[in-house]
Amino acid sequence: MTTETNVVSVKNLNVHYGKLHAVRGISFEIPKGEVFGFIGPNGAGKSSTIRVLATLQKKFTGQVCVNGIEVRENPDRIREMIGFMPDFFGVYEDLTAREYLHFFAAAYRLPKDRRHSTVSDVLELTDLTHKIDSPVDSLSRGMKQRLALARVLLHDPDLLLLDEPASGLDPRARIEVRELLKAMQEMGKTILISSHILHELAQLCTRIGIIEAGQLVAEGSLNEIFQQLSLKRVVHVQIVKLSDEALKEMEQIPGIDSVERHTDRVAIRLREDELAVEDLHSELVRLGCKIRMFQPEAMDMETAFMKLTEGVTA
Ligand SMILES: Nc1ncnc2c1ncn2[C@@H]1O[C@H](COP(=O)(O)OP(=O)(O)OP(=O)(O)O)[C@@H](O)[C@H]1O
Repeated sequence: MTTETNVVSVKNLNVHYGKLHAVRGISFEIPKGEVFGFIGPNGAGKSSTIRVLATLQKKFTGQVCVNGIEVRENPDRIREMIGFMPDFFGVYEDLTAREYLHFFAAAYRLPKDRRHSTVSDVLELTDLTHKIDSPVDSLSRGMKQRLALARVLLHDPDLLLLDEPASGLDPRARIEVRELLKAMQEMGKTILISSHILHELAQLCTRIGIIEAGQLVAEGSLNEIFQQLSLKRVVHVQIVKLSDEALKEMEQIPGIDSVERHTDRVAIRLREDELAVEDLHSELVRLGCKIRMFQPEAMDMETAFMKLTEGVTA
């Protein structure tokens, strides 16, 4: 992938807070138009990384570029290209939605004659047109979140940096935010979105990076991550009258990592890139095993995440 097609390029990023090494050599790239999900437990270093990209974290080492421009070299230019939504944000509760957006449109230096139509457009996109004259204070949490998303779209940035945009929302509001993010993706925006809840992002993201204690422990498309993780797939099998010889032969099958004998079953650990689950079944039949139960361990994304991160934080 060449640098020009990558909207985000992060190489060997390190962030220290005093003695705390919060981000430890993270590298990743986000090609144009992709939705990159940054997933990790609390304190893993997601916000710190996002704040570097948003030009707000001045102390860091490594190379961090947006559209080929180094964050450190030209933060003003970077700010024109990004829309940043922090995990905690104030919404100036005394203002109406209209006043709030006009305030930011002015801050982004949008020409006066374009502000009215731009504010109408972002309100329509976020389905808040009917709330234009409501005080921000009176909006539900989901609406406030949508208003914050409307705000980051005002200056039509290439890259959206969204830190936990769905946190604290009820399921319905989460779905609304997800739909909105899909619409933003269709508009061609490149999106970096963080969450500590994996399934929240799984349906939306084209790529995922799993961060644990300041390090990226897995990165790729959902399929790639599945493949990486399914290397550790365990299949539980009950075999009628399993002999020691059959057990030994089983251990020799290429692609089987280990076989653990339990009182009622064996747990076979597979390298799935070498031996598919269905082929394991055929191999066992070939060995003459009479199979009473054959149960591959479910590997949903949540399990995958838990296996990868094991709940470790910085
Ligand atoms: N300004 C700061 N000063 C000192 N320590 C900080 C600061 N900001 C973050 N940290 C610490 O750095 C580590 C990483 O924090 P960060 O906010 O980047 O993680 P996170 O993955 O975004 O977590 P969360 O989901 O809780 O926001 C944590 O241990 C946190 O306490």
